[in-house]
Amino acid sequence: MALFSKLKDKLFKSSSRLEQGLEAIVEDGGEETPTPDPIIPEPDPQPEPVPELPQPEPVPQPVETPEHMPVDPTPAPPPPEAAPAKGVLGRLFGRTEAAPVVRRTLDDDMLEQLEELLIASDMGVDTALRVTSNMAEGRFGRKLSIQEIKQLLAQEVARVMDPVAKPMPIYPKRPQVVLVVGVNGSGKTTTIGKLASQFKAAGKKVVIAAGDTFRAAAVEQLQVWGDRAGVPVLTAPEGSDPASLAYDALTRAQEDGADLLMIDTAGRLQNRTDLMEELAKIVRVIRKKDETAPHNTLLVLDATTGQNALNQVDTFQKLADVSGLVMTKLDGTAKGGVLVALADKFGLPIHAIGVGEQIDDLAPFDPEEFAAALTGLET
Ligand SMILES: Nc1nc2c(ncn2[C@@H]2O[C@H](COP(=O)(O)OP(=O)(O)OP(=O)(O)O)[C@@H](O)[C@H]2O)c(=O)[nH]1
Repeated sequence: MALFSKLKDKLFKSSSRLEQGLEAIVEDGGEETPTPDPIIPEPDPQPEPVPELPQPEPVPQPVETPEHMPVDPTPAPPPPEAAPAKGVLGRLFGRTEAAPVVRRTLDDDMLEQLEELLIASDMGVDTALRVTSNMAEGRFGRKLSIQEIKQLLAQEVARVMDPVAKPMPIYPKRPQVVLVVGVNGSGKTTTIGKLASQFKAAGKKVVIAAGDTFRAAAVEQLQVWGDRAGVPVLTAPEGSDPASLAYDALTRAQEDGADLLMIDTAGRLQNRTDLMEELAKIVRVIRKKDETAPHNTLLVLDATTGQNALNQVDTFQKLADVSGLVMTKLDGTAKGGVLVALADKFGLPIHAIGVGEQIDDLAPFDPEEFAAALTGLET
């Protein structure tokens, strides 16, 4: 997908920070070696597998996943490979052509610097320690180049992220009800607009409910996105009961034979008890019409909040039955590492990532692509 080839550019701040850090670490205490990059020596024995991630609440298995669902991942690119092996001749003659490569011996000092770098890129202490120890497993004392370090890091990041990269499941139930939660400003409205547009383009009939009835500006904004996506947005007067709007919207979606109903919600975390009651009431009321609803509860998180995103997952898991995540604003932040921490800590499916403000700037989450973009690895 064209969007993905741009991911590295879009993640420029995250990748440049990590990339520069990795370069500085290898150059600090490294020495020039005249040989070209060798293939990364495979560790022996294999690195410890990442411990089992806590699984999210079991959800009924989707029985149908249309081929071109907008949030389906693009075919995964081949896993980040070790430096391409040159043929025998290439290797023989390569020596004279290749520029000297700086390598540094992987020791305690270097590992500590790597840990600090990963923590600084918002990966969190636990995840940073786990990733670096897996990187070092079986490689202690070896001389590694910048390229090799990037490859190792990208492999470890992809390994943590692989189990959580899942498109939003699509169920045969119509309308499928998608509750969208998250703090104000996290990008809920924008994400609903982008998703609506993509589902519509995939031939789905979508209805949006503007459930944040407390803020007129939020409703207006959602209407703008609905217009852009060509999808009806159901609204209610300011201050009215969001649960009653959700009920009416589900009635309308059922009558219209809609495939999807997306319900926006308020994100006032300042008053947690109210918000919890409000979300619980929405769920209670829509279950009067469909006891299996909501089928998905998407938590939208803003990547620029860094480690705070972890607290938000904690909080929203208590407020609602979160079934998957969308991480917005990954463009232009140096805090992209938080996504690795989220995957490592919660194991919740990551359905999509927001990489800009335009309607097309929502991409399926691809772990290898993300890992390469984050580490600055050329693929
Ligand atoms: N750069 C960038 N900006 C984004 C992205 N997603 C959303 N935004 C911007 O973030 C701001 C907040 O987005 P909204 O969609 O209004 O957030 P919200 O959660 O609905 O916020 P409230 O309406 O206040 O509840 C807007 O200016 C969006 O344009 C993204 O992926 N990248």
